[in-house]
Amino acid sequence: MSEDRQMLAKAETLIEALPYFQRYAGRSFVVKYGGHAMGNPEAAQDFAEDIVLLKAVGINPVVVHGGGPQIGAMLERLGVETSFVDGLRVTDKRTAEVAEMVLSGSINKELVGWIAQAGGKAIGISGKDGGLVTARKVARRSRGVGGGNAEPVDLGFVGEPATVDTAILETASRAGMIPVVAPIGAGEDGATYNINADTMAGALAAALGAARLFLLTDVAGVLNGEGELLTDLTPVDIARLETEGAITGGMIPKLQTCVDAVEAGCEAAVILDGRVPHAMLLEFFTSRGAGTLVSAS
Ligand SMILES: Nc1ncnc2c1ncn2[C@@H]1O[C@H](COP(=O)(O)OP(=O)(O)O)[C@@H](O)[C@H]1O
Ligand SMILES: CC(=O)N[C@@H](CCC(=O)OP(=O)(O)O)C(=O)O
Repeated sequence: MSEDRQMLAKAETLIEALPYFQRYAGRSFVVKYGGHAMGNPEAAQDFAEDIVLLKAVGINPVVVHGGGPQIGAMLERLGVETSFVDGLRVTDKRTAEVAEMVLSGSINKELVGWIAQAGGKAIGISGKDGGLVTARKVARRSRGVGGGNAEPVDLGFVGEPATVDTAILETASRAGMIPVVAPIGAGEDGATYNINADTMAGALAAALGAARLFLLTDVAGVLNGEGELLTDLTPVDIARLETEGAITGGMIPKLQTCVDAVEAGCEAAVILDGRVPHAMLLEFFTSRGAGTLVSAS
Protein backbone atom coordinates (compact mmCIF):
# COMPACT_ATOMS: atom_id res chain seq x y z
CA MET A 1 0.00 0.00 0.00
CA SER A 2 1.39 3.46 -0.85
CA GLU A 3 2.09 5.88 2.01
CA ASP A 4 -0.85 8.09 0.96
CA ARG A 5 -3.25 5.14 0.92
CA GLN A 6 -2.00 4.05 4.35
CA MET A 7 -2.61 7.53 5.80
CA LEU A 8 -6.09 7.56 4.27
CA ALA A 9 -6.86 4.13 5.77
CA LYS A 10 -5.80 5.45 9.22
CA ALA A 11 -8.05 8.50 8.85
CA GLU A 12 -10.94 6.28 7.75
CA THR A 13 -10.50 4.09 10.85
CA LEU A 14 -10.76 7.17 13.06
CA ILE A 15 -13.81 8.44 11.20
CA GLU A 16 -15.41 4.99 11.49
CA ALA A 17 -15.05 5.34 15.27
CA LEU A 18 -16.49 8.88 15.45
CA PRO A 19 -20.19 7.89 15.92
CA TYR A 20 -19.17 5.61 18.80
CA PHE A 21 -17.17 8.38 20.50
CA GLN A 22 -20.20 10.67 20.19
CA ARG A 23 -22.74 8.12 21.34
CA TYR A 24 -20.84 6.85 24.38
CA ALA A 25 -19.10 9.97 25.73
CA GLY A 26 -19.95 10.28 29.43
CA ARG A 27 -21.09 6.62 29.75
CA SER A 28 -19.34 3.98 31.83
CA PHE A 29 -17.69 0.86 30.44
CA VAL A 30 -16.75 -1.89 32.86
CA VAL A 31 -13.81 -3.93 31.63
CA LYS A 32 -12.80 -7.16 33.36
CA TYR A 33 -9.25 -8.29 32.70
CA GLY A 34 -8.88 -11.96 33.56
CA GLY A 35 -5.84 -13.52 35.16
CA HIS A 36 -5.35 -15.80 32.17
CA ALA A 37 -5.29 -12.87 29.75
CA MET A 38 -2.62 -11.11 31.84
CA GLY A 39 0.09 -13.64 31.05
CA ASN A 40 1.39 -11.76 27.99
CA PRO A 41 3.08 -8.41 28.88
CA GLU A 42 2.71 -7.05 25.31
CA ALA A 43 -1.03 -7.71 25.28
CA ALA A 44 -1.19 -6.10 28.74
CA GLN A 45 0.41 -2.92 27.38
CA ASP A 46 -2.08 -2.91 24.48
CA PHE A 47 -4.88 -3.38 26.97
CA ALA A 48 -3.69 -0.40 29.03
CA GLU A 49 -3.50 1.76 25.87
CA ASP A 50 -7.07 0.80 24.96
CA ILE A 51 -8.27 1.82 28.42
CA VAL A 52 -6.45 5.16 28.23
CA LEU A 53 -7.90 5.78 24.76
CA LEU A 54 -11.45 5.14 26.04
CA LYS A 55 -10.86 7.72 28.78
CA ALA A 56 -9.36 10.19 26.28
CA VAL A 57 -12.51 10.09 24.11
CA GLY A 58 -14.78 10.84 27.07
CA ILE A 59 -15.87 7.33 28.11
CA ASN A 60 -15.47 6.38 31.79
CA PRO A 61 -13.72 3.01 31.94
CA VAL A 62 -13.75 1.05 35.19
CA VAL A 63 -11.30 -1.86 35.24
CA VAL A 64 -11.94 -4.95 37.37
CA HIS A 65 -9.14 -7.49 37.35
CA GLY A 66 -8.90 -11.17 38.12
CA GLY A 67 -5.84 -13.15 39.06
CA GLY A 68 -6.98 -16.74 39.53
CA PRO A 69 -3.80 -18.33 38.09
CA GLN A 70 -1.59 -15.94 40.09
CA ILE A 71 -3.44 -16.78 43.35
CA GLY A 72 -3.03 -20.46 42.46
CA ALA A 73 0.74 -20.03 41.95
CA MET A 74 1.13 -18.24 45.30
CA LEU A 75 -0.91 -20.88 47.13
CA GLU A 76 1.30 -23.55 45.58
CA ARG A 77 4.45 -21.75 46.74
CA LEU A 78 2.99 -21.61 50.23
CA GLY A 79 2.00 -25.28 50.09
CA VAL A 80 -1.74 -24.55 50.45
CA GLU A 81 -4.05 -26.87 48.49
CA THR A 82 -6.90 -25.31 46.56
CA SER A 83 -10.02 -26.49 44.71
CA PHE A 84 -12.88 -25.05 42.69
CA VAL A 85 -16.63 -25.71 42.61
CA ASP A 86 -18.50 -24.35 39.57
CA GLY A 87 -15.56 -22.04 38.75
CA LEU A 88 -15.40 -20.63 42.32
CA ARG A 89 -12.37 -21.17 44.54
CA VAL A 90 -13.17 -22.80 47.87
CA THR A 91 -11.74 -20.16 50.23
CA ASP A 92 -10.76 -20.76 53.84
CA LYS A 93 -9.35 -17.93 55.99
CA ARG A 94 -5.74 -18.49 54.86
CA THR A 95 -6.77 -18.62 51.19
CA ALA A 96 -8.74 -15.38 51.61
CA GLU A 97 -5.60 -13.72 53.02
CA VAL A 98 -3.50 -14.92 50.08
CA ALA A 99 -6.19 -13.88 47.57
CA GLU A 100 -6.28 -10.37 49.04
CA MET A 101 -2.48 -10.12 49.06
CA VAL A 102 -2.17 -11.19 45.41
CA LEU A 103 -5.20 -9.31 44.05
CA SER A 104 -5.12 -6.03 46.04
CA GLY A 105 -1.36 -6.09 46.31
CA SER A 106 0.70 -7.21 43.36
CA ILE A 107 -1.83 -7.48 40.51
CA ASN A 108 -3.75 -4.30 41.28
CA LYS A 109 -0.58 -2.24 41.40
CA GLU A 110 0.83 -3.88 38.28
CA LEU A 111 -2.26 -2.82 36.32
CA VAL A 112 -2.14 0.70 37.75
CA GLY A 113 1.48 0.80 36.57
CA TRP A 114 0.62 -0.36 33.03
CA ILE A 115 -2.07 2.33 32.74
CA ALA A 116 0.40 4.97 33.98
CA GLN A 117 2.92 3.77 31.37
CA ALA A 118 0.23 4.27 28.72
CA GLY A 119 -0.25 7.87 29.89
CA GLY A 120 -3.36 7.43 32.05
CA LYS A 121 -4.01 8.11 35.74
CA ALA A 122 -5.28 5.01 37.48
CA ILE A 123 -6.36 4.59 41.09
CA GLY A 124 -6.15 1.10 42.51
CA ILE A 125 -8.82 0.06 45.03
CA SER A 126 -10.70 -3.03 46.16
CA GLY A 127 -14.35 -3.48 47.02
CA LYS A 128 -13.41 -2.51 50.57
CA ASP A 129 -12.42 1.06 49.64
CA GLY A 130 -14.91 3.90 49.95
CA GLY A 131 -17.65 1.39 50.84
CA LEU A 132 -17.77 0.26 47.20
CA VAL A 133 -19.06 -3.24 47.91
CA THR A 134 -20.56 -5.03 50.88
CA ALA A 135 -20.08 -8.74 50.37
CA ARG A 136 -22.37 -11.55 51.45
CA LYS A 137 -21.38 -15.18 51.63
CA VAL A 138 -22.45 -17.23 48.62
CA ALA A 139 -24.74 -20.18 49.21
CA ARG A 140 -23.46 -23.78 49.26
CA ARG A 141 -22.94 -25.28 45.81
CA SER A 142 -23.15 -28.77 44.37
CA ARG A 143 -20.10 -29.94 42.44
CA GLY A 144 -20.48 -29.59 38.64
CA VAL A 145 -23.18 -30.64 36.20
CA GLY A 146 -25.21 -33.58 37.45
CA GLY A 147 -23.83 -33.02 40.95
CA GLY A 148 -27.39 -32.93 42.26
CA ASN A 149 -26.87 -36.03 44.39
CA ALA A 150 -23.64 -34.79 45.96
CA GLU A 151 -23.69 -32.99 49.31
CA PRO A 152 -23.54 -29.20 48.58
CA VAL A 153 -20.14 -27.70 49.44
CA ASP A 154 -19.61 -24.74 51.80
CA LEU A 155 -17.28 -22.42 49.83
CA GLY A 156 -16.06 -20.60 52.95
CA PHE A 157 -15.15 -16.94 52.44
CA VAL A 158 -16.45 -16.70 48.88
CA GLY A 159 -18.60 -13.62 48.60
CA GLU A 160 -20.85 -11.86 46.15
CA PRO A 161 -21.69 -8.15 46.13
CA ALA A 162 -24.79 -7.56 48.28
CA THR A 163 -24.71 -3.75 48.02
CA VAL A 164 -22.71 -1.49 45.70
CA ASP A 165 -22.07 2.20 46.33
CA THR A 166 -20.59 3.63 43.13
CA ALA A 167 -19.69 7.04 44.68
CA ILE A 168 -15.94 6.30 44.80
CA LEU A 169 -15.94 5.24 41.13
CA GLU A 170 -17.82 8.34 40.05
CA THR A 171 -15.60 10.64 42.13
CA ALA A 172 -12.46 9.09 40.64
CA SER A 173 -13.84 9.22 37.08
CA ARG A 174 -14.87 12.87 37.44
CA ALA A 175 -11.34 13.66 38.64
CA GLY A 176 -9.93 12.21 35.41
CA MET A 177 -8.85 8.92 36.98
CA ILE A 178 -9.42 5.35 35.94
CA PRO A 179 -10.56 3.11 38.82
CA VAL A 180 -8.87 -0.31 38.90
CA VAL A 181 -10.79 -2.63 41.22
CA ALA A 182 -9.58 -5.82 42.93
CA PRO A 183 -12.41 -8.33 43.53
CA ILE A 184 -12.24 -8.37 47.32
CA GLY A 185 -14.94 -7.13 49.67
CA ALA A 186 -15.74 -6.94 53.36
CA GLY A 187 -18.87 -8.55 54.76
CA GLU A 188 -21.14 -6.90 57.31
CA ASP A 189 -19.30 -9.11 59.82
CA GLY A 190 -16.03 -7.37 58.84
CA ALA A 191 -14.59 -10.57 57.30
CA THR A 192 -12.68 -10.46 54.01
CA TYR A 193 -14.48 -12.18 51.12
CA ASN A 194 -12.96 -13.46 47.89
CA ILE A 195 -15.28 -12.46 45.03
CA ASN A 196 -15.09 -13.95 41.56
CA ALA A 197 -13.83 -11.13 39.34
CA ASP A 198 -16.52 -11.65 36.68
CA THR A 199 -19.24 -11.43 39.34
CA MET A 200 -17.66 -8.25 40.73
CA ALA A 201 -17.47 -6.68 37.25
CA GLY A 202 -21.11 -7.55 36.53
CA ALA A 203 -22.31 -6.04 39.81
CA LEU A 204 -20.41 -2.79 39.12
CA ALA A 205 -21.73 -2.66 35.54
CA ALA A 206 -25.31 -3.07 36.80
CA ALA A 207 -24.90 -0.46 39.56
CA LEU A 208 -23.27 2.07 37.18
CA GLY A 209 -25.79 1.46 34.39
CA ALA A 210 -22.77 0.76 32.19
CA ALA A 211 -23.20 0.86 28.43
CA ARG A 212 -20.84 -2.11 28.00
CA LEU A 213 -19.34 -4.89 30.04
CA PHE A 214 -16.22 -6.43 28.48
CA LEU A 215 -14.86 -9.68 29.89
CA LEU A 216 -11.34 -10.33 28.56
CA THR A 217 -10.20 -13.91 28.85
CA ASP A 218 -7.95 -16.45 27.11
CA VAL A 219 -10.40 -17.99 24.62
CA ALA A 220 -11.90 -16.53 21.43
CA GLY A 221 -15.30 -16.34 23.15
CA VAL A 222 -17.97 -18.88 24.02
CA LEU A 223 -17.52 -22.10 22.05
CA ASN A 224 -20.18 -24.69 21.34
CA GLY A 225 -19.71 -28.44 21.82
CA GLU A 226 -17.89 -28.59 18.42
CA GLY A 227 -15.45 -25.88 19.42
CA GLU A 228 -17.04 -23.25 17.13
CA LEU A 229 -17.29 -19.61 18.24
CA LEU A 230 -20.80 -18.43 19.14
CA THR A 231 -20.87 -14.74 18.19
CA ASP A 232 -24.28 -13.72 19.58
CA LEU A 233 -26.12 -15.14 22.58
CA THR A 234 -29.24 -14.30 24.59
CA PRO A 235 -30.05 -15.48 28.14
CA VAL A 236 -32.27 -18.19 26.60
CA ASP A 237 -29.38 -19.54 24.46
CA ILE A 238 -27.10 -19.54 27.52
CA ALA A 239 -29.60 -21.52 29.63
CA ARG A 240 -29.76 -24.11 26.81
CA LEU A 241 -25.95 -24.37 26.55
CA GLU A 242 -25.73 -24.85 30.31
CA THR A 243 -28.33 -27.63 30.24
CA GLU A 244 -26.38 -29.32 27.44
CA GLY A 245 -23.22 -29.20 29.62
CA ALA A 246 -21.34 -27.08 27.01
CA ILE A 247 -20.35 -24.53 29.68
CA THR A 248 -17.89 -25.55 32.39
CA GLY A 249 -15.37 -24.10 34.86
CA GLY A 250 -14.70 -20.37 34.77
CA MET A 251 -17.16 -19.90 31.91
CA ILE A 252 -20.06 -20.59 34.33
CA PRO A 253 -19.69 -17.40 36.46
CA LYS A 254 -18.69 -15.47 33.31
CA LEU A 255 -21.92 -16.20 31.46
CA GLN A 256 -24.07 -15.80 34.59
CA THR A 257 -22.48 -12.35 34.94
CA CYS A 258 -23.36 -11.46 31.33
CA VAL A 259 -26.98 -12.54 31.85
CA ASP A 260 -27.30 -10.59 35.11
CA ALA A 261 -25.70 -7.49 33.55
CA VAL A 262 -27.93 -7.35 30.45
CA GLU A 263 -31.02 -8.12 32.54
CA ALA A 264 -30.04 -5.20 34.81
CA GLY A 265 -29.99 -2.82 31.81
CA CYS A 266 -26.42 -2.99 30.50
CA GLU A 267 -26.76 -2.70 26.69
CA ALA A 268 -24.40 -5.58 25.95
CA ALA A 269 -21.82 -7.81 27.59
CA VAL A 270 -18.96 -9.10 25.44
CA ILE A 271 -16.60 -12.02 26.11
CA LEU A 272 -13.35 -11.35 24.24
CA ASP A 273 -9.91 -12.87 23.74
CA GLY A 274 -7.63 -10.62 25.80
CA ARG A 275 -4.56 -12.17 24.15
CA VAL A 276 -5.47 -10.55 20.82
CA PRO A 277 -3.83 -7.09 20.50
CA HIS A 278 -6.39 -4.29 20.96
CA ALA A 279 -9.29 -6.79 20.97
CA MET A 280 -11.55 -4.39 22.83
CA LEU A 281 -11.03 -1.41 20.53
CA LEU A 282 -11.52 -3.52 17.42
CA GLU A 283 -14.71 -4.99 18.85
CA PHE A 284 -16.18 -1.71 19.93
CA PHE A 285 -15.08 0.95 17.47
CA THR A 286 -14.97 -0.93 14.20
CA SER A 287 -17.09 -3.33 12.21
CA ARG A 288 -14.46 -6.06 12.72
CA GLY A 289 -16.12 -7.35 15.93
CA ALA A 290 -14.83 -10.44 17.64
CA GLY A 291 -15.80 -12.62 20.59
CA THR A 292 -19.26 -13.40 21.92
CA LEU A 293 -21.80 -10.62 22.41
CA VAL A 294 -24.56 -11.26 24.96
CA SER A 295 -27.66 -9.09 24.69
CA ALA A 296 -31.05 -9.21 26.38
CA SER A 297 -32.90 -10.48 23.28
N1 LIG B 1 -18.14 -23.30 26.23
C1 LIG B 1 -16.96 -22.75 26.53
N2 LIG B 1 -16.40 -21.87 25.68
C2 LIG B 1 -15.20 -21.29 25.97
N3 LIG B 1 -14.50 -21.54 27.11
C3 LIG B 1 -15.02 -22.40 28.01
C4 LIG B 1 -16.28 -23.03 27.77
N4 LIG B 1 -16.55 -23.85 28.83
C5 LIG B 1 -15.52 -23.71 29.67
N5 LIG B 1 -14.59 -22.85 29.22
C6 LIG B 1 -13.35 -22.50 29.92
O1 LIG B 1 -13.48 -21.22 30.52
C7 LIG B 1 -12.18 -20.63 30.60
C8 LIG B 1 -12.30 -19.13 30.83
O2 LIG B 1 -12.63 -18.91 32.19
P1 LIG B 1 -11.49 -18.58 33.29
O3 LIG B 1 -10.49 -19.67 33.27
O4 LIG B 1 -12.16 -18.29 34.58
O5 LIG B 1 -10.83 -17.30 32.67
P2 LIG B 1 -10.43 -15.89 33.30
O6 LIG B 1 -9.26 -16.13 34.19
O7 LIG B 1 -10.10 -15.08 32.11
O8 LIG B 1 -11.65 -15.37 34.03
C9 LIG B 1 -11.58 -21.01 29.24
O9 LIG B 1 -10.17 -20.96 29.26
C10 LIG B 1 -12.11 -22.42 29.03
O10 LIG B 1 -11.20 -23.37 29.52
C1 LIG C 1 -14.25 -16.88 44.44
C2 LIG C 1 -13.20 -16.94 43.37
O1 LIG C 1 -13.14 -17.91 42.63
N1 LIG C 1 -12.37 -15.89 43.29
C3 LIG C 1 -11.33 -15.80 42.32
C4 LIG C 1 -10.86 -14.36 42.27
C5 LIG C 1 -9.92 -14.07 41.12
C6 LIG C 1 -10.58 -14.26 39.76
O2 LIG C 1 -11.78 -14.32 39.60
O3 LIG C 1 -9.65 -14.33 38.77
P1 LIG C 1 -9.85 -14.73 37.21
O4 LIG C 1 -10.82 -13.79 36.63
O5 LIG C 1 -8.49 -14.60 36.69
O6 LIG C 1 -10.37 -16.17 37.17
C7 LIG C 1 -10.14 -16.75 42.69
O7 LIG C 1 -9.88 -16.95 43.88
O8 LIG C 1 -9.49 -17.23 41.75
